[in-house]
Amino acid sequence: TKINSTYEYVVVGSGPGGGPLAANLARAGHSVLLLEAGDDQGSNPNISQILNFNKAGNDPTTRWDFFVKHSDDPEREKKFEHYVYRRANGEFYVGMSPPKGASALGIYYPRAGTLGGCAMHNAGVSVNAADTDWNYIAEITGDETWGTEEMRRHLLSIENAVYAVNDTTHGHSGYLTLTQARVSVGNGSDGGALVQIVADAVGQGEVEVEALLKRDMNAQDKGRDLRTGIFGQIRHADAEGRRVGPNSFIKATLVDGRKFPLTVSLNSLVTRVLFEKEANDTSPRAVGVEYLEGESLYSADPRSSKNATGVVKQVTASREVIISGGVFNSPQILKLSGIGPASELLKWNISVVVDLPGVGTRMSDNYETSIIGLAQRDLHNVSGTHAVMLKSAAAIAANRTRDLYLFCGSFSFEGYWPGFPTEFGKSEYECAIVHMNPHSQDGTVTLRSSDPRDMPEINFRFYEEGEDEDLKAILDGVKWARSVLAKAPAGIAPFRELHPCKSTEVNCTDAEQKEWIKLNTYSHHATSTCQIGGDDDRLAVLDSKFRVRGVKGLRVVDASAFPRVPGAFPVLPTFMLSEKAFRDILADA
Ligand SMILES: Cc1cc2nc3c(=O)[nH]c(=O)nc-3n(C[C@H](O)[C@H](O)[C@H](O)COP(=O)(O)OP(=O)(O)OC[C@H]3O[C@@H](n4cnc5c(N)ncnc54)[C@H](O)[C@@H]3O)c2cc1C
Repeated sequence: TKINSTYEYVVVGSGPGGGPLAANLARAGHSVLLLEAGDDQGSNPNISQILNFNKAGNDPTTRWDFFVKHSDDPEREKKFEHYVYRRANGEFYVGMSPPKGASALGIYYPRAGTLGGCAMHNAGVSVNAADTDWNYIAEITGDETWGTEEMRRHLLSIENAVYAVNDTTHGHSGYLTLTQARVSVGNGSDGGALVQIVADAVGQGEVEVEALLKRDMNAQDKGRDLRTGIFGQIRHADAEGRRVGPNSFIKATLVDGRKFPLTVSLNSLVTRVLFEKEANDTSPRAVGVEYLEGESLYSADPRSSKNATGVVKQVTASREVIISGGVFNSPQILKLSGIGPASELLKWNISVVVDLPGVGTRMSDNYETSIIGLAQRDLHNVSGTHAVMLKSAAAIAANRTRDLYLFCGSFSFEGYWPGFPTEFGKSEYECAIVHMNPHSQDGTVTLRSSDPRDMPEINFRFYEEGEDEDLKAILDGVKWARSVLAKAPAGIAPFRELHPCKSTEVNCTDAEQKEWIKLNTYSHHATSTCQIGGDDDRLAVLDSKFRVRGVKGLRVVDASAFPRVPGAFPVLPTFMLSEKAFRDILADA
C-alpha cells in the first residue's frame, strides 16, 4: 500500500487495544494509518488455529522474547526453575545449572510482534472482568462511563457469542466470535470421571457434566462474580477453531467493498511521537510519529540483528496519535518521545516534553502457578480443559468476589520459556491456577538505552506487598485441587505429584509449598504501565478518556491503560476497553 504523508489518526500497534480501534475509526469514515512492527502471519497454521497456541508461542515469525525480573534479588531470580541463559554458542539454556560460559538473560516473558499482537498466540481465553474491576475505574476517576453497565454494553457490541446463540443478553453481530472449548466427557471416559470429581467437590455433583461445561462465566447476572464452580472456557475463535480477533477484523475492514479508509503498514517500528507547540498553546500537541521501516528491527524479535537499522520515515496525524504498543512498548514509546520521569529521560539525553513520573510504573499482573501430577496409567478421552472458579478462604471470610481461576485437564503448562512446555506423557494431569487481583502492583519498565530497537528493563517486583495473603490464597487453590484429584477413580489415582510437592508420598509443609510457589510464580497478563487515574494521582499517566496528561492529541489504548490487572484474563477486557476508546475518540472528533 502507498503510505500518504497525512492521516486523521495514526494508531501504533495492532493488538486487542489498537487493532480494533484502527478498524473501527476507519469504518466510521476516518482516514487511519495503522503502524505495526511485525508482519502478518494470519495464514500460518501455527498461528491461525487457536489450539496450536503452544506452537504459536514458539514460532520465531511472531515471537517477541522478553526477559524480565520478578524481584530485585538476583540470587532468588536464578532459583526460578525455568530461568534462561544464553550459551556461549548463542543457543538458550533453560534451568538452574547453566553450562560454563553461559550468560544470564532472565525470566522469559512471551509477547507477539505481529499483526494482531498477542491475540495471535494467546490461548484466547475470554473472560469479562469482575464488576468491581470496572467500577474501580469509575471510582478513581469519577467517570461513570467506566461503570459495569456501560462496559457490558461495549461487550455486547463487539461480541458474536455463538456459544449462547439464543441468549439475548449477549451480542451476536460483533466482530469477536466467542465459542466454548470442547471437553471430552463421554460415558466411561477418563475426562468425564475427572470432571465429575470436581463437580462433586464444588457441590454440583447432581448436575449433568455437559450442562456444567456450558455454564457461562460471562453471563449477564448480578451475582456472577460471587458464583463459583465449573464453567466452560470461552475463546475468541470460531467453531472450526480459527482465531478471531484484531487480525481478522483488520482484514475484513481492508477487503470490505465499502472501501474504508484504513491503511496498514507492517514492518514499521515506531520510534517516537512528534510534537508541535504553537505560541499560544499551553501544552504540546502530538502531530505525528517517526518510525523505522524494515523487517525484524526490534531486538525482542528472534530474527533481529544489530546491523539492521531500517529506513527512517515520518507521518502526520491531523487529529490524533494513538499508542497501542502493549504493556512493555507503550511506556517505552512514551519515554523515547520525552514523556516520562524527567530524571530517567535526562539520563538518556532525551529532551523532556512532559515530566510524567508514572510512565512505566505500577505494573500489575496476575500470579500463576500449577499443580501437576502423573496418573497411575495413561489417561484416555481427556481432551480439552474446563474452568473452575473458586474463592480463597480470605475471599470467603470477607465475602469478596471469586479470586481463583483454575483450569484443569490433561496438559502441562508451567509457564513460558524458549521451547515450552515440558510434556510428561499421556498420564499428565494439571490444574493451572490464576490468582486474580494480587496485592503487589509495583512493577517497572525503564529504558536500557535511547535506541528504540532495544528492549527495556522490566521488573515485576512480585510479592512486595501482601505476600502472606497472596501466597495463602494460592496455596488454598493448590490444596483444593490436590484433595479433589485424590478422589479420582482407583487406577487413575493416586497421582504422583510433580509440584508444588514432589510427590504425594512425601510430606511437604505449607512453608515449603509457599516458598516453591513464590520462587516459581509465573505470569503473562501484565497491565497498567500507562495507567488511567484521577486528577489527584501524581502517577496517573492517562485521564479517564485515555488522554496522555500534559499533552494534546495523544492517547494510549491498550492493556497498559488499566489501573490494575482486570479479572482472570485481560484480553476480553482489553477488547472492551478498545471499543470504549473508539466511542470516546469519536465523541471528540
Ligand atoms: C502466550 C500468551 C498467552 C496469553 N493467553 C491469554 C489468554 O488466554 N487470555 C487472555 O485474556 N489473555 C491472554 N494473554 C494476554 C493477552 O493476549 C494480552 O493481554 C493482550 O493481547 C494485550 O493487548 P494489547 O493490545 O495491550 O497489546 P499486544 O497484544 O501486546 O499488542 C501490541 C502490538 O503492538 C506492536 N508494537 C509494539 N511496539 C511497537 C512499535 N514501537 N511500533 C509498532 N508496533 C509496535 C506489537 O508488535 C503488537 O502487535 C496471553 C498472552 C500471551 C503472550
